[in-house]
Amino acid sequence: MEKFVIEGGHQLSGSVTPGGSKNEALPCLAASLLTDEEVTFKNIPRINDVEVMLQVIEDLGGWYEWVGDDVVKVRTENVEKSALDTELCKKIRASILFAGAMLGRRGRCELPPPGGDVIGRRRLDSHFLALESLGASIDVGADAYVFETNGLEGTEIFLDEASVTGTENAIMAAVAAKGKTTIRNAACEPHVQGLCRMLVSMGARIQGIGTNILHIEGAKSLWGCEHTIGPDYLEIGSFAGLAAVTNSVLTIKDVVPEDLRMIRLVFEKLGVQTDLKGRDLIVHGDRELKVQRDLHGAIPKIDDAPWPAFPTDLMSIAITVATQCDGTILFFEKMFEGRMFFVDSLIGMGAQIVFCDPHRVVVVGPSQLYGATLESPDIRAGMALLLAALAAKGESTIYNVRQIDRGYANIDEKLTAIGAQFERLPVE
Ligand SMILES: CC(=O)N[C@H]1[C@@H](OP(=O)(O)OP(=O)(O)OC[C@H]2O[C@@H](n3ccc(=O)[nH]c3=O)[C@H](O)[C@@H]2O)O[C@H](CO)[C@@H](O)[C@@H]1O
Ligand SMILES: C=C(OP(=O)(O)O)C(=O)O
Repeated sequence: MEKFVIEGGHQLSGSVTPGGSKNEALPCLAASLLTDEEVTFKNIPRINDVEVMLQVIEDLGGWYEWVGDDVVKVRTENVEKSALDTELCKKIRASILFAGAMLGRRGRCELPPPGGDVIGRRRLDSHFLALESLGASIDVGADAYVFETNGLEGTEIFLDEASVTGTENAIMAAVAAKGKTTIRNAACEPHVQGLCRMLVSMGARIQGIGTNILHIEGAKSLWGCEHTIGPDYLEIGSFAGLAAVTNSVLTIKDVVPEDLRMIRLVFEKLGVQTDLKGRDLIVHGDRELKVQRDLHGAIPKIDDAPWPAFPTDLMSIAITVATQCDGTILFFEKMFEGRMFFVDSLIGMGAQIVFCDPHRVVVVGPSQLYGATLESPDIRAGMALLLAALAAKGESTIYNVRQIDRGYANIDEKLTAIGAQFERLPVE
């Protein structure tokens, strides 16, 4: 167990390069089960969730080797088992991603209920709907879900919601199915696109990548590939928020500008100006941060929704930024029931926030934040509290930093390089 002890109130400067996207790496690792050949992942973040996915693959009979700081090779030709390890699966939400790939590979998967962030109910209904449509039977037991099929068949799927991992499971099963599949109301986040690009480079035929209608022609066998994981736009959004709350100018290197359209628009609403110079994003946190009112002076609103809308995983960061902006703004978290509770910690640090209900808060800024003792409830709220602590006057301690580490590789080095004052210490 570790904690961060942070001395807040310092301006930061310099540049930071985001790591590869966790949410792209996880389904891509599962997809390596769809071929007998070697798959090499580049720019893959060496975080706990990735290590756990690799351990699950190893436990199933697969092989992996880290051949660089962010390069790993995976081979799964010897996978014979179809029951996944309970303890490993409980550690991460993404273990559910093995369902589609294992059905495609082995026709069977025994999957203990997945773990993951505690940010509200995490429904799996869309996964089940999609996999059943493709010809799987699913037995919901007390200790595990058992997915089985005598052969997956292409079909028409209309997802009941644009679930990210639900879509990814459906895609992985569909590329292994016989015939054509159409997935409508598909999620199309950059990480879903990344998975599709990897599968295409393995020989899969997928059309409509980046839209909410995917046409997939099942391929008999897929070959190995080298896949580079895209930069994590959630990490980029987090660093943009960090620049804003610490009045700093930061350059975020090697971004994918098209992935940042809505994120930049939302930051603009909060008065945070950003510029693109080629593939670098410059965040002008040193300029006046003033909430931009809607037409006729109306109080603006920031809400989340599936891509290309504002990502739910950046809501906690945006709320924290708003505490440092001049004006009033409503945040409406539509996707998770538990994500907003962390604002209690911000209120304790001096923020002026009205907690309307589990989905809505009103932030009135700017407020001077003061150092406090904090606990990281989930990856994104943990990062948001780290931002608040770096903005605050005085010292803060954040416990449960394991949660922050889940989503941000090498966070200590990256923050220290731009001047953040903090230490990682063991919890006695
Ligand atoms: C490993 C991974 O990739 N995890 C991400 C993935 O989780 P995950 O795939 O588990 O999340 P889902 O997309 O299934 O759903 C997230 C939440 O949004 C709700 N929902 C979803 C779609 C929709 O059209 N309407 C709606 O209300 C769901 O009911 C659920 O409460 O996507 C989430 C939503 O971007 C992110 O927070 C997670 O970081
Ligand atoms: C909620 C998240 O992750 P997971 O779905 O893996 O719990 C996240 O990345 O913010």
